[in-house]
Amino acid sequence: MTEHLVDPDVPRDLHAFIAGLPKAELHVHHVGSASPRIVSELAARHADSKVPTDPEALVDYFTFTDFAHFIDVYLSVVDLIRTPEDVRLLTFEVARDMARQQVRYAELTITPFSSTRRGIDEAAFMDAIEDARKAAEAEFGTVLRWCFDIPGEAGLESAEETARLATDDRLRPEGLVSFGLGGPEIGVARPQFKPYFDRAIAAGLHSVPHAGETTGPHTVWDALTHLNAERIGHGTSSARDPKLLAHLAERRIPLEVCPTSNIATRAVRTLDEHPIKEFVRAGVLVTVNSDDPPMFGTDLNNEYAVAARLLGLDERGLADLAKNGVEASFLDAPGKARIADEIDTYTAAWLAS
Ligand SMILES: O=C(O)c1cccc(C(=O)CC[C@H]2O[C@@H](n3cnc4c(=O)[nH]cnc43)[C@H](O)[C@@H]2O)c1
Ligand SMILES: [Zn+2]
Repeated sequence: MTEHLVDPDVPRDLHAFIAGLPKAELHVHHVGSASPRIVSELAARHADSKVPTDPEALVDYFTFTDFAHFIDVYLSVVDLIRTPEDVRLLTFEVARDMARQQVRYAELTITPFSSTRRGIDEAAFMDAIEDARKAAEAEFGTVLRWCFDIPGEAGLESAEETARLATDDRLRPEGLVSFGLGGPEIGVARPQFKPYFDRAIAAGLHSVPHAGETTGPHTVWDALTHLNAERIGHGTSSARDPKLLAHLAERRIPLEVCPTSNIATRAVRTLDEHPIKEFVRAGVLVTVNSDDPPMFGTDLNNEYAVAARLLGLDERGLADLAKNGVEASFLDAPGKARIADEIDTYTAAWLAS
């Protein structure tokens, strides 16, 4: 973790413990994971872009007034990804940044529609992400899997295209495990996407829509009822509905909580007002994730430190949180057991030292 991300309210040795803790990341966007180093390299390749090439200037560029502003900036970075080689570079370098944080497994949300509509050949796109996935696993040991998401605001044309890319046997990449829905929620009702989720689920994919990030608990209910959500992206507003919390807890439907993201997009006013504590108190399976880490000035280790402070966790509590991420993942049982064992071994050695 870089020095500027050290939370002064979390003891130094807990930061060190988090830095070495094996982790799974379940809610993190492909383009949103591009570090200033990667963005400046892509911006330099495509000089007509308005995105700054200077990593220092990117800090200001990545300061958002609200969710709509965030999406505008996000799409300007999407515009930098124009060739299969850009896709491969981004994917491989994102895996490198994950490996540095001891991320053993990540489900990376990719929006293939944004690339294919910008003219990248669909087969070349799939080859680029798969090539990067295999190279990253061989070089860093980090296992990547994909979630293809519909960019909600781009409408049903994007839903159709995403469902096609996710279910066509000639295109569908080996690493694809789930199907999502992202972008703004206001004015983008979840039920209209039911036919596309039905197709993805019939093709064996898991359902993981964003819901309750920028709208109320009814959106989470819609995601459960109409999209058969198995996990909820954010689900922040669930805290306002005790029946919903009880339902999530009883059905073991995990929330992919991304605390710093919720502050950066102004979905929640301050970290101290974040409802993560209410989720835990209600017995919901909480996972902690980074969403769009460099854009929100964070990384997964920092999100664990934030969670430690908000939930009052010690090393054992953090290890349990990391195991929640493994349990809620779409890894197979031996894969889950391997990372969970690694977490236990690491924690026992740390506590014995
Ligand atoms: O690519 C396009 O041309 C396009 C046109 C119209 C709308 C869109 C989008 O809505 C893209 C949104 C895109 O944003 C991603 N994302 C990243 N972080 C978050 C988040 O915290 N909450 C929701 N969405 C997020 C997501 O992957 C969407 O696909 C694109
Ligand atoms: Zn997200």
